[in-house]
Amino acid sequence: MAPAISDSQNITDFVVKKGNGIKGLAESGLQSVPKQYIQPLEEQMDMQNIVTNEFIPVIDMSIGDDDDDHNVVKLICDAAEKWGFFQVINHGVPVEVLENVKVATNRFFGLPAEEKMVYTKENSVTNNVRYGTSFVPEAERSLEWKDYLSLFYTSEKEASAFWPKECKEQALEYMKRSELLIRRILEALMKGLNVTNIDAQTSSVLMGSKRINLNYYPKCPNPELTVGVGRHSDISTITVLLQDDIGGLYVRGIDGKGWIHVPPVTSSLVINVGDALQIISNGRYKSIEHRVVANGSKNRISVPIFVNPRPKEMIGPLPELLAMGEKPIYKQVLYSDYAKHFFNKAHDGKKTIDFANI
Ligand SMILES: COc1cc(/C=C/C(=O)SCCNC(=O)CCNC(=O)[C@H](O)C(C)(C)COP(=O)(O)OP(=O)(O)OC[C@H]2O[C@@H](n3cnc4c(N)ncnc43)[C@H](O)[C@@H]2OP(=O)(O)O)ccc1O
Ligand SMILES: O=C(O)CCC(=O)C(=O)O
Ligand SMILES: [Fe+2]
Repeated sequence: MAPAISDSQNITDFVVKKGNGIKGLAESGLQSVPKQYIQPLEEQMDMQNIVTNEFIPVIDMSIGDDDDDHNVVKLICDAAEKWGFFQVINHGVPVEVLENVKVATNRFFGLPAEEKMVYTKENSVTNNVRYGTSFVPEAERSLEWKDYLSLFYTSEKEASAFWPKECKEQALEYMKRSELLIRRILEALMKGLNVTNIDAQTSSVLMGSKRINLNYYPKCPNPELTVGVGRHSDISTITVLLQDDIGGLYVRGIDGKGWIHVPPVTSSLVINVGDALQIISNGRYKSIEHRVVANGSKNRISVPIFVNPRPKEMIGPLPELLAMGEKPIYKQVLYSDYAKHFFNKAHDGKKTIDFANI
């Protein structure tokens, strides 16, 4: 049932506490964005700042590693250094796996509020499964127009027992079928740093844990006033993002000023560098600020897989880079401390990485 939307406290209760999410509010016949969703002017997307003559690279993963002109390793490393973002096609993850996880995402968010409520931070039987809205509502000046389900992978057994049945199989299959691609991209990125021996320790730092998020952005009556996701960089090593065909993801341009759209490309996956890889590579690969705008006419979904260091791992510039004479620009930090720092504040662009500054 629709809340009395003139009452600010009622809206927060309805969306955040009662588990309706922003989806529930958007579907209640709302005519305008409530004031807690109105972003300060400087955070609203200024259409003048959209860059239309620069493009995030699209890399065809089916081309070889040997040909000098079409060397996939070089294309990946160049994109990670220059843009921090690229899309991949012919990546080996079957289209039906991607389609199934999109269907499962819609199925989960289509559940009644009471059924989603059991997965909120307050109610979930495990920290590894969390349904929520916005990013950190307690810490944010303005809320984001987004609901999410966040699933931290520890084991098949744990996922089987605790992940919601509406999406568990499809999310697991998407994770499993992306493993080769993830490995290939990380190996390429290490090759670009002249690190060719990826031992158990390096592997644990590069891909020792994974989190999959299902994001739901309902259509919004005044999209220009709010945001789907505010400016942030991911804290992963790399993120593999599946987006649907709506669009709305923008990436900071290389001059640090404008915003570049990441257009939906059929059957592609978006790959971006996260803070952990920027730190590990001693600043060579860039975790780039990005944001998602709200949409006035369509609902949108996206499904990122965050590939992370194992939480108990210390992260810092790779010893191999220091042995080659590089001066470290980041200190060693415990990755779970880094993640807690990120999750305890509102999105603030690229500021999270200051936590690892020397
Ligand atoms: C949701 O909207 C988002 C998300 C993102 C995400 C971008 C990424 O790059 S996610 C990759 C994250 N990396 C990991 O998950 C690494 C491994 N995980 C860990 O080390 C731990 O899971 C932990 C994150 C440190 C949590 O540790 P734990 O000891 O279990 O402690 P908790 O009490 O559960 O959490 C601590 C603190 O963080 C908040 N939090 C935890 N998980 C989430 C989550 N999935 N979403 C939001 N917030 C989370 C939690 O509320 C706690 O805060 P307190 O206030 O209670 O202290 C990008 C953009 C988005 O919009
Ligand atoms: O929805 C998207 O396209 C991106 C979402 C995002 O940046 C995130 O979940 O970290
Ligand atoms: Fe992100």
